[in-house]
Amino acid sequence: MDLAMKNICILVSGTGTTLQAVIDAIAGGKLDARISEVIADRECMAADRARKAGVKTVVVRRGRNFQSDLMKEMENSCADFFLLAGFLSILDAGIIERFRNRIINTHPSLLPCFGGKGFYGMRVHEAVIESGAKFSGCTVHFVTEEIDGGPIILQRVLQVDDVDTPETLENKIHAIEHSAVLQALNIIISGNYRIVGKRVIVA
Ligand SMILES: Nc1nc2c(c(=O)[nH]1)N[C@@H](CN(C=O)c1ccc(C(=O)N[C@@H](CCC(=O)O)C(=O)O)cc1)CN2
Ligand SMILES: NCC(=O)N[C@@H]1O[C@H](COP(=O)([O-])[O-])[C@@H](O)[C@H]1O
Repeated sequence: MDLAMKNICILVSGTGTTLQAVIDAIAGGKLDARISEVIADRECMAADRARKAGVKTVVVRRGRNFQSDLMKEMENSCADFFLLAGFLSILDAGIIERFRNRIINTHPSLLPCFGGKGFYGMRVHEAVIESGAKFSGCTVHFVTEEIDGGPIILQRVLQVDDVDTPETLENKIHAIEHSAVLQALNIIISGNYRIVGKRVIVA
């Protein structure tokens, strides 16, 4: 049994509230891990939050060599696991294969609904409201070549009220998503799970 503290590398693109929740959980003794590095695909508030917290922060800009540059930086992070926290770049098959079953993502809907290319951030909540769906939520899943199609670790569900707007729905989902991410991180850090096809069986 590996008792060494796990290193997590967090990949970001946006405001960084999920990253902040992980930083705060570690500081509060609620997550037995360390953030070895934050990698951003652009300058963003999340990168600023990481720097403020004293976490090594690297911006890997999108361009001709983005995927190879990102692969090298992920290797350099010496991370056991990777969390995509509002990360908006699609990872290519080379990265997925190199870090198979070590990358997780949080998505702000009940996958497989309202996921895939083009479904990110407020676009997800706009689609949910437009659809008339009565429930939404968040999903934490392993990352595979299929965008938002990887094995689901856990989901949280909430009711979509008639008065909800995409903005109010985003706020409601953010409120439950951060604890969902922390629960999922605790599961993968513990190692007490197995992946069977597209199912994650938690011991
Ligand atoms: N190989 C994978 N890469 C990524 C996955 C995945 O499951 N497999 N998850 C996404 C995260 N994500 C939803 O959870 C997601 C992020 C971004 C997009 C998207 O359409 N992006 C736009 C660009 C947006 C921008 O840069 O402003 C695009 O690629 O055209 C869809 C889903 C992370 N990577
Ligand atoms: N498809 C990817 C996607 O939409 N991810 C979503 O971006 C937000 C990031 O917020 P944050 O930057 O404040 O953590 C989160 O709600 C996350 O589910």
